[in-house]
Amino acid sequence: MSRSIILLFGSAAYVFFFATFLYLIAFVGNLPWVPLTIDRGPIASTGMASVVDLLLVALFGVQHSVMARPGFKAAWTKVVPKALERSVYVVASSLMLILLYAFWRPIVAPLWTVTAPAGQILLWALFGLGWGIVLLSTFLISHFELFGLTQVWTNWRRREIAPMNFVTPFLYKFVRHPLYLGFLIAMWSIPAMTLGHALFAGAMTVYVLIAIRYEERDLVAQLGHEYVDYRGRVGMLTPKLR
Ligand SMILES: C[S@@+](CC[C@H](N)C(=O)[O-])C[C@H]1O[C@@H](n2cnc3c(N)ncnc32)[C@H](O)[C@@H]1O
Repeated sequence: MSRSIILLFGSAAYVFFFATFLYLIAFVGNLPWVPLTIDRGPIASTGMASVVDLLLVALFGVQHSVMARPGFKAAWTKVVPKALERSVYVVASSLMLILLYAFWRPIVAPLWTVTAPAGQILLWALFGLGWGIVLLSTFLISHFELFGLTQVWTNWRRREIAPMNFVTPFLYKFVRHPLYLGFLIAMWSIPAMTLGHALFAGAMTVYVLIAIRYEERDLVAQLGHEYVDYRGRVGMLTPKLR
């Protein structure tokens, strides 16, 4: 495949991912600017909606985790160019999210509703903070590498693609998984929590805990003592008390 086509695909994949990510914020926040959200869309019976919704989260989780494993990547890069591996992953994850947006069935029974203005402001602030932490964490690790742009650009310049560096700047000094933490904060910080939203947040929380297990297993295999020491010093999702 020509280097220019790889670069074009990688750039398009990045834009596609970013649009899907922005939609995710509106979807989870039940914001008015998009047609389908976690609490707005075709209604099914609670039983049917729960099954469909859990299946959609499971599909996303399986795709996201399986395609991130070193064994899968090794086999996959015999089929797709190595420079495109991350971009294809990003496109596949975005497609899974679009599938979730399209087929999600809201369950609008309220679980809690915060009406006090101070409470609403606090929860929306946490919602924004959560997404801010997610985005900031991607930049702390290496935003453009995480979403495949560095790889297609390096390939276009005929340079060798290096594996991602292990780094622990700023938030990574307090918790090992700030990106996932930000995601969890955003999922749960909602003034009007419905049963459907709680199902989504609960299923995603379980997924994050499973994803961390696999991610850390790979990091230990890759980095050995360096990661084991880091894990001893720094908490997973909450800072360790000294
Ligand atoms: C979606 S990111 C999530 C990173 C981290 N789990 C978090 O929540 O902030 C997943 C990728 O980041 C990599 N990663 C995790 N911790 C890292 C670190 N401290 N430095 C560089 N890469 C890291 C993993 O190997 C994986 O490829």
